[in-house]
Amino acid sequence: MRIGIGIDVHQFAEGRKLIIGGVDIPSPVGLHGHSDADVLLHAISDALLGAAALGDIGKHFPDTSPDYKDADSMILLKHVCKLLAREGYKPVNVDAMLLLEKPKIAPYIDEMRRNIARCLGLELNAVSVKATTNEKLGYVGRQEGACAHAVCLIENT
Ligand SMILES: Nc1ccn([C@@H]2O[C@H](COP(=O)(O)O)[C@@H](O)[C@H]2O)c(=O)n1
Ligand SMILES: C[C@@]1(CO)OP(=O)(O)OP(=O)(O)OC[C@H]1O
Repeated sequence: MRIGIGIDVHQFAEGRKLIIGGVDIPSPVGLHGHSDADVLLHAISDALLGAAALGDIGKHFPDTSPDYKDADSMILLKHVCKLLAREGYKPVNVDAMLLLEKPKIAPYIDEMRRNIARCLGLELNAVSVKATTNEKLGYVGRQEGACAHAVCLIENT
């Protein structure tokens, strides 16, 4: 068994969709990024890569490459799983935390968990997604951006 941690931050921007955990959430603003800026999936991708000591998502999906412009982060996460499989690893469980002032994402959490579980080949009860506001403090509290932290366990296939 090996453990990995991932953290990601994206800035809010007008004219962008708010996609978190593969769910398109109704919102007047979205997250800015080279890809679809799915902050949650990026943190999970980094945690999985970290557990296998395979570097980070910027190494595998450079934000200078047109290949990843507006990329669907679910596809990037799937690719991360393939990289792990090549090294003889598979995910065991995921726990993730979103720091997001608005909107409330509680109604979308189960859909996010289902998306992630399907992508990683896990049972639903092996995928946890939680959220907190930042109590109006800092960049999250000022609604300038969103942050996600993830921890993943992997094991040999
Ligand atoms: N963007 C968010 C933030 C929080 N939640 C849910 O609300 C609960 C209370 O949040 P506090 O920051 O006041 O502790 C939290 O435990 C989440 O269940 C949410 O859905 N979306
Ligand atoms: C996913 C990638 C690649 O499109 O771009 P972004 O969407 O900007 O995301 P980030 O978490 O800043 O870094 C990883 C990138 O290389």
